[in-house]
Amino acid sequence: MYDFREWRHVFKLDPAREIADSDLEAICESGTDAVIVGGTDGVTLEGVLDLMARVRRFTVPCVLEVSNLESVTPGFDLYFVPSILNSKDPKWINGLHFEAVKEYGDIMDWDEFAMEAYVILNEECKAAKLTQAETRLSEEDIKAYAMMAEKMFGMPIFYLEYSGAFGNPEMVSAAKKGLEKAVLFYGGGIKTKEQAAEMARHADVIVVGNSIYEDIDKALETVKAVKVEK
Ligand SMILES: CC(C)=CCC/C(C)=C/CC/C(C)=C/CC/C(C)=C/CC/C(C)=C/CC/C(C)=C/CC/C(C)=C/COP(=O)(O)OP(=O)(O)O
Ligand SMILES: O=P(O)(O)OC[C@@H](O)CO
Ligand SMILES: [Mg+2]
Repeated sequence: MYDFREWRHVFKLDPAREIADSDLEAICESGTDAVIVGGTDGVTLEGVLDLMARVRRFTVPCVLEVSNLESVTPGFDLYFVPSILNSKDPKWINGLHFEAVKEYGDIMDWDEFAMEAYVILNEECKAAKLTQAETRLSEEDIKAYAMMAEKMFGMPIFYLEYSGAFGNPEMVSAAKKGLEKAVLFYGGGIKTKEQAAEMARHADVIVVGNSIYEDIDKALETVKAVKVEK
């Protein structure tokens, strides 16, 4: 099985957005540790299957970050499932998950499955609005969420999400202070190799998404900024 504990850099492709074959090939062969397929809205089974089939032509690990039940399909190497810890609606913390396990629980390969303790901090992003996230949090709050995720809930991934905006490195550092074994993912607004290097000083794994669709050459530079040539 692929071990996300060894990862430093991942790209996130949005099933609701178009990407040319040439760009997709560059992303998959960039040296990134994995390609995550995920998004907030407009995520359909058709879109997920299209991306999965195209990414599967390359050797890079391919992960589905589940955003709705309708677009879940076999065929991915790993399945990451967000639980939005700072959501005001239990549906996004464990409600949808309960329904999903009732439907899929007996057929899931739990070895391919990892929960992501999400804390969303950009109040302007779609995911914060969709999940009614409480984004006014202190560094102490973030550290407590991280400790709770790992120590109380045993979650293997803690994901600090600024989706669409470059976040506060101090918040990333605060999350890291609350973790011992869980892997800290940071995603949000990384568009340059300098921003990638900065967040990689605090997070275990950095996630680059939107800049793929805005300036792919700069997005590709973020890989070398954190991945030491082997
Ligand atoms: C045989 C078979 C089908 C195998 C698979 C079995 C399997 C793994 C089933 C799933 C079981 C399960 C427990 C599913 C969970 C159910 C579920 C729907 C949970 C809800 C997940 C959740 C909280 C989603 C809401 C938040 C969200 C959408 C987060 C996505 C990450 C994110 C913030 C993306 C950013 O979006 P983006 O599109 O980049 O933003 P812009 O478009 O604005 O740029
Ligand atoms: O799209 P960006 O802002 O790069 O964020 C990446 C990822 O955290 C989105 O879920
Ligand atoms: Mg999207």
